[in-house]
Amino acid sequence: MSRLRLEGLQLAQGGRTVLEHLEGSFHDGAITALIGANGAGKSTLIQAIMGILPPIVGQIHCDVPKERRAWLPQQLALDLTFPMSVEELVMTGTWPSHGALKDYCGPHYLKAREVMRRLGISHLAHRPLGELSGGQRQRALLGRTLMQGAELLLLDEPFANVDADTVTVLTQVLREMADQGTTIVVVLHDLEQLARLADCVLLLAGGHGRWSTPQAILERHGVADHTSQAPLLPLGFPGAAS
Ligand SMILES: Nc1ncnc2c1ncn2[C@@H]1O[C@H](COP(=O)(O)OP(=O)(O)OP(=O)(O)O)[C@@H](O)[C@H]1O
Repeated sequence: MSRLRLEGLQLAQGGRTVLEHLEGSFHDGAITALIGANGAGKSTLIQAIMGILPPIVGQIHCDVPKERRAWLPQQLALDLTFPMSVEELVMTGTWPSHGALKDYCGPHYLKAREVMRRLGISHLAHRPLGELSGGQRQRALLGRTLMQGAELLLLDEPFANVDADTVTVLTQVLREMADQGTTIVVVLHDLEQLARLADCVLLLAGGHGRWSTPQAILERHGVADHTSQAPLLPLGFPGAAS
C-alpha cells in the first residue's frame, strides 16, 4: 500500500474551498508532478500533506514518520539572509531526528561532505547563504533533505530561478532519491520539466484533482515525442477539468 494517500479530501484557504473530493495514492519511489494553473491549489495541497493545513473534510494518510518528511518551499518564500554557511544549512538536515541542540559528530560531517560533493557544492561549504546564486541555494537546500534521509520529499517549483547545470544536477539527484524509495511530489510549471522528471501526474483544475501520466499531458499539449527536447511552454491547462 502507498505511504501517502488522499481520501475524500476537501481543503480551504481563508474560509473558501480550494479543492474537494481529492482521492488517490502517490506511488512510493516515484516522482509525481503536481500541475495546474495559478491558484489551482498546488501549494494548498502541499501544505496539507505537510500537516500545516488541516483538511475541512477527509483525510491524508501518511505512513512516513515526521522526521523523514521534507519540504522544499519556493525560494522566494525563504529568508536566506540568516547568517549560516552552506555546510551549516546541510547539517540542519540532522535536526528532525537528532535535535537542534545536539553536537554534530564525525559521521555527520562525513555525510555532509558526501552530500555536498554529490550536489557539486563542496567548494561553497563555508560560504554564507546570502552570497549564493539561486541555483547554488537550491542545491544546498536539496542537500539538507539528503542529509535528513527524506522518505517523502515535497518540492514547490524547484527549478524556478536556477541555471541549466543546476536543473541537470537536481533532476539526477531527485531520480536517484526516487530509485532509492523516496516518494517525491513536485510542483512543476513547464512541459520540459514534466517530460524530464515525472513518472506520474496529479492535475488540479476547477477545484478537483485528476490523476494522469506525463505522456497523456504531453500529447494533450501536442508534444508527441516526450523523449526529445520538449519546448518550454507554460502549463495553463485550459479546459483541463474536462
Ligand atoms: N492564506 C490564504 N488566505 C486566503 N486565500 C488563500 C491563501 N493562500 C492561498 N489562497 C487562495 O487559495 C487558492 C489556491 O492557492 P494556491 O497558492 O494553493 O495555488 P497554486 O496552485 O499553488 O498557485 P501558484 O501556481 O500561483 O503558486 C488561490 O485562490 C489563492 O488565492
